[in-house]
Amino acid sequence: MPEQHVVRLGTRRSALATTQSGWVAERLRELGLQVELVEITTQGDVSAAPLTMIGGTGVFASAIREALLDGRVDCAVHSLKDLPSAPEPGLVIAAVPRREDPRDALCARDGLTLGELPAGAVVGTGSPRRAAQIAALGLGVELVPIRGNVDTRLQHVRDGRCDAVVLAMAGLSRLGLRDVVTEALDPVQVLPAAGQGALALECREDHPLREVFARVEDAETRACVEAERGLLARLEAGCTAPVGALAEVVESEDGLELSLRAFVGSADGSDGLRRSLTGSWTDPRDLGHRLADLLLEDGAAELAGVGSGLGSPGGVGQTAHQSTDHPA
Ligand SMILES: NCc1[nH]cc(CCC(=O)O)c1CC(=O)O
Repeated sequence: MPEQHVVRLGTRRSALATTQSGWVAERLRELGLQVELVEITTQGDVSAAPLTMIGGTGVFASAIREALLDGRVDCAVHSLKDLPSAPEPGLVIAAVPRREDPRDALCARDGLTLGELPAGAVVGTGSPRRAAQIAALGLGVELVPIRGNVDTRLQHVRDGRCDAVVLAMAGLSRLGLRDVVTEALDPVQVLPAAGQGALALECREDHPLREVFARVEDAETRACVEAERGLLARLEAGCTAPVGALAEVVESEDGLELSLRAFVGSADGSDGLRRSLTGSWTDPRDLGHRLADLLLEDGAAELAGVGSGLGSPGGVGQTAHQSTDHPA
């Protein structure tokens, strides 16, 4: 192993970020490294302005990437779904650890499930992807935009402003909050964001410990998120285009294969398109590209509307692709 110093692992300050980073730090300690967490404040953490005003969800990743590039930290943990899918020059995702539950979770008052919510019930979510898919179920619930970290969003249910909120199962699990979940949403109804539930361990490409970091890799998770992010990149999804994607390893006659499902919604949630495809898991990005092409052939770009960046080569003023969920 290269020279031993204390590995500085950069993390955002939120409860979710420090929990996720702490979990990866433990995995690295199991490999014999000494690890300390270094907190990094990002613009997204200090500003209450809508994310679209301060540069989109990428603002959370960019402060951390700066710290990696200028050597303040050795590695950093991101929620994969908040990480732009365009690679950052000089940096690599050294490892994608084993994924948590990728599904979305309904957290409703009185233990209610989605189907049990009365017509007119208020469901809070800041994610156009979640809103579009729930609207498509035709339940007659009212979707309202909310923002903030996990606890702030759960507070909306506790104080009665919302009958329910939708959050990622993975975040709640990691924070030990699984008991607030009243229903794990079936991906048949609500597909999660690309990369949801998975983490990325990023470092400089020339970091001497890169190969050690790589040992927390889970090959199956990497293949799945590559397919999901390949789809996102090909769709040229802009900040507001609702896209859901989930890849899973499935058994077939020819051995293990990847199954990829995707959803693209119109910006106003009035319409949506769902397709799926199965392919070899040796080329997951290609599977993502092929499913994106299928969606585009069937009108995904028209659905999302002009100006979303969908379908136009290079997108519209959008070079990096990221989930339409708001980082917590
Ligand atoms: N949107 C922000 C965000 N980024 C990652 C997670 C949860 C953990 C994960 O999906 O990996 C969350 C919270 C949420 O969507 O409820």
